[in-house]
Amino acid sequence: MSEAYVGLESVKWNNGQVDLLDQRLLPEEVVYLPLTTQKDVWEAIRHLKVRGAPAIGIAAAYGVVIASQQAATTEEWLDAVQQSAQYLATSRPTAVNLFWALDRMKAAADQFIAQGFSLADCKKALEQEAIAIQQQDEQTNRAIGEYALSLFKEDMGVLTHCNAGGLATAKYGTALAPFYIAKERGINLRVYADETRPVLQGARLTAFELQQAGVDVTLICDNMAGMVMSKGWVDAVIVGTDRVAANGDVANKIGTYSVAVLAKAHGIPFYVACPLSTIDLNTPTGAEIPIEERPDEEITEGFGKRTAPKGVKVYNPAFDVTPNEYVTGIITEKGIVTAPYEENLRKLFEQ
Ligand SMILES: CSC[C@H]1O[C@H](OP(=O)(O)O)[C@H](O)[C@@H]1O
Repeated sequence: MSEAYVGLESVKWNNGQVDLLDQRLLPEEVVYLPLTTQKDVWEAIRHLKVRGAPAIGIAAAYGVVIASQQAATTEEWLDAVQQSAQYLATSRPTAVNLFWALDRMKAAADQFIAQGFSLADCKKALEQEAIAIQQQDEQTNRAIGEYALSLFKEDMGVLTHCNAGGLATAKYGTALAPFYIAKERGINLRVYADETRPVLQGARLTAFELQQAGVDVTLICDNMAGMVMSKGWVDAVIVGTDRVAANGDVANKIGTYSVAVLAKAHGIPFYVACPLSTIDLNTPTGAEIPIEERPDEEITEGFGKRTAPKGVKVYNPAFDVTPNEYVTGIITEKGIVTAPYEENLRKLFEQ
């Protein structure tokens, strides 16, 4: 069967600029915005025009290319790379792929200079580095999908939270990748997608992606996950993540922790799907993961109208941390990691 993934490309490199799918407008409108400055990229990440850990890293990598392509000397070029990486790193704090991609771009630039590249060759090579980050993410996600699919069987019900699909990555996604591969192989899975308040990535993006691919998807409100599990409709949970700490604690979209606790209460396996670029061995535990807090209006005016009294106090953390004891396995492009996570995650990087 042909590829099941028919989704839209979230980040397109177009001859020195990024054509970016504005995910705030989905599923009603498909609009690509031209990003021609590092500021355009910063704002696109900050305001969730592009979102999802790998997609954020890819966009930021191209932002460094854009910011440095006008340099007149190699010294100016290297300075522009370093300055833009520092600037773009301030766009959002939680997804480690942002920092992973920026660090990779800076290291590549240092290497090109050390190898004596001409200015033109430096610029070309850095562009190729950003393109490689995007292309490698696509291959990585396919591998994650294969490992994840090995955990699922015909007619299983699988619940997911937020959007860890093609729109959050270069293609296929992480948590959603197995659903596309299952579809290609004629394996029927029933997906339950949490709408994922307040920004509704599940309703607007996951349901949209999976429906487009002909995957059996049922949209539920976040507060319905427990009931759906109690009915025996869910055989497994799979989610993406923005940062896995060295001990296996998982930062992901707000509401993930609640889903993990419910899954444990119902004896349902809880899987986290991510590339190695989302595993941060430099962050010891989930307690050290910075949790982004976002504007009140995402909650009080998220549906285009005021849904709360003016001036009411609001708390709007965009992520929560699921302690490793709730995580059945972490599915990566190198295989499925289980506890003890501290030891087994480190081994992953030694392979
Ligand atoms: C494959 S990473 C997807 C990850 O990113 C989402 O957060 P946001 O939409 O705020 O960027 C969410 O945590 C997803 O699990």
